[in-house]
Amino acid sequence: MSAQSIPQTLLGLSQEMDHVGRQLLDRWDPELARRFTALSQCLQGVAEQGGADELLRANDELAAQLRAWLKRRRAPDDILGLRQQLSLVTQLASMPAPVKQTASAVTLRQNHRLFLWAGEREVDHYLVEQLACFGYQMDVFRDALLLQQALRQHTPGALVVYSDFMGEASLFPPGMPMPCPVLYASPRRDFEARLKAVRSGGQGFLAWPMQVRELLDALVLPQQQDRRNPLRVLLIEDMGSLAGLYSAVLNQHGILTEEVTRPSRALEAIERFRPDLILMDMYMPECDGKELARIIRQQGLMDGIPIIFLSMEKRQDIQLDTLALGVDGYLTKPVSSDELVVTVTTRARRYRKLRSYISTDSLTGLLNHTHLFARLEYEFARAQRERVPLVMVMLDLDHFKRINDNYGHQAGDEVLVNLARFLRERLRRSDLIGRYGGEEFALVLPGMTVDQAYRLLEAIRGDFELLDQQSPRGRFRQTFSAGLCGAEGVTDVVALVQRADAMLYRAKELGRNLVVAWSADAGAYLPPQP
Ligand SMILES: Nc1nc2c(ncn2[C@@H]2O[C@H](COP(=O)(O)OP(=O)(O)OP(=O)(O)O)[C@@H](O)[C@H]2O)c(=O)[nH]1
Repeated sequence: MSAQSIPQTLLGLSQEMDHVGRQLLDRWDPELARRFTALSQCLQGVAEQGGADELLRANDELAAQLRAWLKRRRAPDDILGLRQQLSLVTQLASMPAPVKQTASAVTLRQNHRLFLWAGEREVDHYLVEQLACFGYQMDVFRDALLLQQALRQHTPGALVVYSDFMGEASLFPPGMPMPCPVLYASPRRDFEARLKAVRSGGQGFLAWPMQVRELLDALVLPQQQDRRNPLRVLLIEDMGSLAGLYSAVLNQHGILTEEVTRPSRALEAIERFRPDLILMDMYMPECDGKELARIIRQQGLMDGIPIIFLSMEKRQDIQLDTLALGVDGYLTKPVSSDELVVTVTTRARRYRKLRSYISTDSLTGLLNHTHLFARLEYEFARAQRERVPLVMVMLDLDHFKRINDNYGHQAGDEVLVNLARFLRERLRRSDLIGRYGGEEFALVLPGMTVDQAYRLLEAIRGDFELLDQQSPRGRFRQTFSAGLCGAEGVTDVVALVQRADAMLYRAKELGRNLVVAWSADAGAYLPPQP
């Protein structure tokens, strides 16, 4: 048997076992049990060739249970146990062992290099410069062979392809794998051009000439958002090995998981882990999935969080009954890796998006005042408990009123969006960034000392100052001032915010475009020396 056909054979055998096994669970019949045992022995042989150790162990256990029941010549008393073991075996046989995360996938996460196919078109230097301010390097290509070669040697964060969709020759030889997302940029905006872009595998469509803001927005594809802030899935499955298998598959696709094997632990895990989706076994010994789903919905825990059931149950009436409980979907075991990942990712992303409308500011996409404060309380308490540093920053645009007056309110809005994006690019995932109100922003930097935060804010301030802001009435530059305060020795968040705010006020008094830090030693503001 060729190495490639082993997974297919395992899959075929497991489907047959699943079919016979279900009949056995409905009606105990020694003849069927013998057929089932023969299939299981066959599976054992194939799994040995394929080196599928976990499957071998699970199948061995299943075969032992069956032999014992066949000896006793009566139906097994532990139907749930048999169901679970069968479910584990068929699941293991239909999911290839997950591959470890490769180094190249990790590199892609921080990838700020972009390739642009511009053909004969002029590319505005200004675009390249402004992208550099946001930390992106753009390589422009005009020769198709050079582009193909570069794509074989490097993995950019994205490839932007200029096209007018007028039947130009394909840039790439047929079948050439594309290592990164492709975005199209075109002077056309019509339906036909958009359709051609979609059919060519484009993940985004931009106007040509490109605007910095539009391009930056398009670069944050759902996959990239997931990499910045991975989706979180809570697995409630009483069979630890099965939960481990689903976890490994999801982790391989960059999804964070937490496993709970006892339903009674589920509520605490939801509160703590804040998942974007719950994947739950239908049959569990303590309480079944339907009961647990009811408890979660009744408690209003994370309202509307998607719950997906995993079960061997194929009967449509039972599935419909379950969906009527407000459960969002049903995956029938054994589930393939692709089905699991696609189902989980699409639903979790949609839930996250809806939730973000509630917790974020609509203009900048940053945390709104209420949610920033709630998260600050949590981070402050954690920092005190674990005795780790934390810094609070208040940040305000300088003379912003003049921008509105001179360039218009819309240009002012653009500045707010640019600053939000700038902060997001430069801060860590664990930092909180919020719009405190109007032109004032607040940052919470857990684990950072005042000195570190000061140096970081100084660097951001210096770079933001150099960024050209665009408006129909011309280009201009904008600065900000910031005040910061460390949590050490501070009793509560109100005092922390007040001190950071007082430092911001000092920065304004001292002439603006400045960062001023609270120093506990001096009992007053004192910017640490870089
Ligand atoms: N475009 C725009 N402007 C806003 C928004 N929220 C607040 N502002 C404006 O921000 C300006 C804040 O003005 P001031 O509080 O006088 O402060 P400033 O002009 O920034 O001066 P300093 O803070 O003292 O440097 C006001 O003109 C507000 O209208 C917004 O969402 N969009």
